[in-house]
Amino acid sequence: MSTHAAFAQARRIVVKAGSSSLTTALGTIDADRIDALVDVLAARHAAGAEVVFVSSGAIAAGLGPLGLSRRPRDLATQQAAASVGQGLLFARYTSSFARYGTTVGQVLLTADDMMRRTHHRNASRALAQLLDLGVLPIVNENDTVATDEIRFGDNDRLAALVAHLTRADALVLLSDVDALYTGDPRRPGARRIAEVHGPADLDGIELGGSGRVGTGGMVTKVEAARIAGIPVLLTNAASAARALAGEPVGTLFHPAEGRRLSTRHLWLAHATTGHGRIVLDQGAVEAVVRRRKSLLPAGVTGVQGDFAAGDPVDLCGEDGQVVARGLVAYDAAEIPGLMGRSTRWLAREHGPGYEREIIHRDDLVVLAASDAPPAPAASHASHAPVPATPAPPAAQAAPDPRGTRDE
Ligand SMILES: Nc1ncnc2c1ncn2[C@@H]1O[C@H](COP(=O)(O)OP(=O)(O)O)[C@@H](O)[C@H]1O
Ligand SMILES: N[C@@H](CCC(=O)OP(=O)(O)O)C(=O)O
Repeated sequence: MSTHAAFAQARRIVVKAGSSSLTTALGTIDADRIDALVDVLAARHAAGAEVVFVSSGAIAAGLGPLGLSRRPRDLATQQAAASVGQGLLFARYTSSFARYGTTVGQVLLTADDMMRRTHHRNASRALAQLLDLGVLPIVNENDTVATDEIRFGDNDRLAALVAHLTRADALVLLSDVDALYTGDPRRPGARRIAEVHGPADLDGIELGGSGRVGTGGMVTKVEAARIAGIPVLLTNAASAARALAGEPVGTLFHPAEGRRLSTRHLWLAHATTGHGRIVLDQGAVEAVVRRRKSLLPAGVTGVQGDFAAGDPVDLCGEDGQVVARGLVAYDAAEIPGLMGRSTRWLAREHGPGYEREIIHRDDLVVLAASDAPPAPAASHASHAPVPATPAPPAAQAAPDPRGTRDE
């Protein structure tokens, strides 16, 4: 059982601050609050801990300089604001940390960096090297090149994946609220929740709306705590020093017991959306969900959407219930020609390049009912309904080494 002491003892700690804690209502950098936060992070770094700082605020800090009064809705203006704001933000961090002689390094990540094996290794290596060199990495999403289709959007889940990527011992999420409450604390009657042990502790809690410049509100913070697999503390920036000293502030999320998924599988389950759907017959649902096998062409009965090889896609039964998500090995247009065929037949007819899975088990994650997107209203009307497969307790990846086939 973790306690607040975990945050005082962590040798490697990820601290994330939201836009609202770093910028003013005018869309400019809040230099005083940044300095106060840097005081805390630099002290922990000077005490010998490895600190990774995930900083939001690029878009919010670009609003004022661009004469914008509120966060833009369109992607192009968000990208422009982030481009202006990120530069100003990092310049401010560099000079603020320089007061303590702490060298900082900027790391801008895309969702792709978490997914693609080579990018992932690359990001992991860069962060490890920065930490080895005594640098304090400051991470944000690369908002200037992120697109709506493939982006985190909020930095809470990004922070959880960075904690995974760096094998951190603890994660602190700093927001403009001092804790998770039973409902939005801007409304009367909301009570602080001191500890969350599991999903049951969140029953009946309203996780709604974000603040003026933040995104995701409490939903993404709770999601981040679920992804991280280490003790997570949610509090406000003003309580950062007390949080890192192990004092009982904020809300402490205990990690779930059991095996942690790999970063890629966590990313697949929690940070992607399917670019399309592949419909499985009942045998294939069983093979993928229960026996953790690769998805072979023989078990596919339908395909929806326009995706390319390498994209994340949702796998559903013939009732439309999404049961898993995976990185598909074929373009959507190729799949109708493969459906229902054995890989042996395909290899004989089309060549050895076709003797492969639609989705390899290493690239598959089984989704719990709470992770799965709802079925579209008129989905698969031409197919006879089959009984829904009971959802497993949580997102789970295939446990066995690469190679086993289900044919
Ligand atoms: N149950 C809740 N407990 C605490 N805060 C909540 C809750 N529901 C909604 N909120 C709102 O979530 C906001 C924080 O989310 P967000 O603006 O995304 O923060 P950040 O920019 O720090 O990531 C708070 O300002 C608060 O009003
Ligand atoms: N990467 C974005 C973060 C978006 C955002 O608002 O995140 P958060 O304030 O953490 O909810 C930025 O720097 O503006």
